[in-house]
Amino acid sequence: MALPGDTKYDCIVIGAGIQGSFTAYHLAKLRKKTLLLEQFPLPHSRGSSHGQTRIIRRAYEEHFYTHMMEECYQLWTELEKESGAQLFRKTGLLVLAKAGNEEYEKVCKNMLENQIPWESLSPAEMKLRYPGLFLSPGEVACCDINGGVLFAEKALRALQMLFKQMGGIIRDGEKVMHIKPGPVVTVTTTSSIYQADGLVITAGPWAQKVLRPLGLQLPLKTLRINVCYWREKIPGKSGILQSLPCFLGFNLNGEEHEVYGLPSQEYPGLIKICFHGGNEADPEERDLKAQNPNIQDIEKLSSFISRYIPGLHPKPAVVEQCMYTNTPDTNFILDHHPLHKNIVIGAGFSGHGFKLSPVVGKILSELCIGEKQSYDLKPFRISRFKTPLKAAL
Ligand SMILES: Cc1cc2nc3c(=O)[nH]c(=O)nc-3n(C[C@H](O)[C@H](O)[C@H](O)COP(=O)(O)OP(=O)(O)OC[C@H]3O[C@@H](n4cnc5c(N)ncnc54)[C@H](O)[C@@H]3O)c2cc1C
Ligand SMILES: O=C(O)[C@@H]1CCCCN1
Repeated sequence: MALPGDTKYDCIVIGAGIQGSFTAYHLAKLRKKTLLLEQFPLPHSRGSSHGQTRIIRRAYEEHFYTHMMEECYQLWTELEKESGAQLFRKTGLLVLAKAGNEEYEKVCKNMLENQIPWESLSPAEMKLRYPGLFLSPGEVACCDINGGVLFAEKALRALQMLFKQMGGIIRDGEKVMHIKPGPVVTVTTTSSIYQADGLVITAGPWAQKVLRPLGLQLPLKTLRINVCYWREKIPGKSGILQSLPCFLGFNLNGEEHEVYGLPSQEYPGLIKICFHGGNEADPEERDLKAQNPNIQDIEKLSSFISRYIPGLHPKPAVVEQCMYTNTPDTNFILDHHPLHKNIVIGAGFSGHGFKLSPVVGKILSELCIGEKQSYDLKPFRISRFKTPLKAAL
């Protein structure tokens, strides 16, 4: 095992998911000598950033996310140019809801106030554009015109490639076992010891496990998400495969949780439609059957599909898994460790962090090197929770 002092970095980033990879990329751009550590050999599918697709949208209830998305779109385009890879496909993002739904109203108001290109769609327009999708009377739809799909796996690969080209070092298959805080932080992995002036922890669903020994108990819940893909009953019959864009449904079919979908991409002929929620699970044990599942997500999806998209077979053809790490208010955590200012935390991305990762990475890199913040971080501070520090401290 290498001894401390052998390798000293400006910054170390723990976790090569999308948030850690974007942070490392920004740090390398700022000419910081940066090490990105990942416990699994890359690429892997055990965290939250794997799979081919994610939704990108400005349609948010909160102004601050819509505002952050302006720069995110620019940075995604920049990444496409630098890597030469197509990472975005514009499809529009349909928002569907029961009329009068509070979230829906807020999303529309936000798009209107921020002059985001969007349109409200009448039942007749919906029928014409999206045959195969059946809304009931009293249900409404609007479209965030520039919403669409991000090619997730390709984005991760592009970032890690560019990071290495800029001189960044990635050590995968190395799990961080111990962190010793101090003016210079010492990080011990399963095979080496490293030191740095600053540390960024972006450990996804493992955040609690990494932060607990540092005396920090954040109110995070890790959920196992079933990622479901659905087949048409009669191939080509419903028209849904050709026409369905990304969509987000609030409060449809009596559901308080959202249902969302993306056009066919990963598997020819299959459409991804999922439930924005799941049962609590430890990331190490996510493949074990949930003991007492309190959300019957797949049953709820089957019922949604039978009612709204009856051209699809109501049993999923493929089911995969992914993890959410939720905060109580579903806003991210982007902050310094309360006691160790050179340790920075990015966590709790609550199932909506991918599209925002270009700006999340920028914010975390600024926090790490003590640069002036580009964004107001009030919604993301640890101090919004009551008892983040363990009594032992
Ligand atoms: C099913 C699903 C659908 C989603 N849909 C969308 C969407 O449409 N749009 C959107 O914007 N977002 C979406 N999200 C959310 C988005 O994908 C996540 O917010 C984002 O991927 C979180 O990235 P991360 O880097 O924080 O976590 P991860 O990708 O989990 O990365 C954390 C990394 O840290 C590593 N690590 C942990 N502990 C250690 C250790 N001790 N040593 C070394 N390495 C360690 C892990 O192995 C992992 O690779 C979705 C998420 C899921 C699961
Ligand atoms: O971040 C998003 O846009 C989606 C919304 C639906 C649930 C999964 N994440």
